[in-house]
Amino acid sequence: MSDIRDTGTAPVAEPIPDVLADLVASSLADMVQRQDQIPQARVEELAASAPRPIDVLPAFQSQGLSVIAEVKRASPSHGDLAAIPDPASLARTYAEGGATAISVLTEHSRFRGSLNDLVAVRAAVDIPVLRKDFICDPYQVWEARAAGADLVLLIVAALEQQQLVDLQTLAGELGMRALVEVHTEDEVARANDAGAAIIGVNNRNLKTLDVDRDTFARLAPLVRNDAVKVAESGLLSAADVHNAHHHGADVVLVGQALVTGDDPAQVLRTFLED
Ligand SMILES: O=P(O)(O)OC[C@@H](O)[C@@H](O)c1c[nH]c2ccccc12
Repeated sequence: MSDIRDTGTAPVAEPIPDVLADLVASSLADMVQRQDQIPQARVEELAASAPRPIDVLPAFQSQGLSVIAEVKRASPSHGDLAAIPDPASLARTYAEGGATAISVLTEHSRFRGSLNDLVAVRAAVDIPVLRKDFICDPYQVWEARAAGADLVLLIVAALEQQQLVDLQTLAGELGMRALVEVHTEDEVARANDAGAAIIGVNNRNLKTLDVDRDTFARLAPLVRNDAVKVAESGLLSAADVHNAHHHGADVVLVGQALVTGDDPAQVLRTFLED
């Protein structure tokens, strides 16, 4: 008996799937559809009449840990997390539990969010609201402001350096702040160079979706001194949150642990206890 297998054809290398690239593409495709309905001039009018932006920076810079609590129905890594039929009511619960700001995922294809969720949350609470999406076009920054956002997420891995700088400048011109997200040393350097005031270290690699909870502790010392440091993703317990704080996080961004818990306000309180 021979155990020689058929090696007649060399294995074809599978392209490494890049989830981030897919998410950016689908976010942009959705944007183009909305742009058809609401042209640039109209979104600018809507932005001008939106609720005035709230500056999140003073609260993030104050003593102690701040939490950004996320409205998240689903994710590419975990599928469905929670139905969240009433994002406004969840946002009120977060605010009562002591959240400093609320993140609303507005991406539809994998996160099941929408700009309507953001509008509803903005109307329900008086704390800052973050538009969490795959933003790479100025139009998305305008629509964030038109929907009432105070902050936008800018993911360094999804942007050229000039785009990052330009989108951050536009957010500032519209009275918003940018949460500039990084996952590698090079990306920290780019966020620092862009002069980002709020830098989030994502423990999750958005290209592969792998989580490494040590990423924040490893990269935090490289973040410019005057920036607010945000630890993002994979923080499931109070111990995880306290550990991030111990390693220098001024802010933690938490989704899954809150939306899947029975009592999000209570979970938040345990995160905020010393
Ligand atoms: O649900 P978690 O593991 O607590 O993670 C929240 C948040 O960090 C995560 O949703 C996130 C961080 N950066 C992103 C960029 C895009 C989409 C989602 C994210």
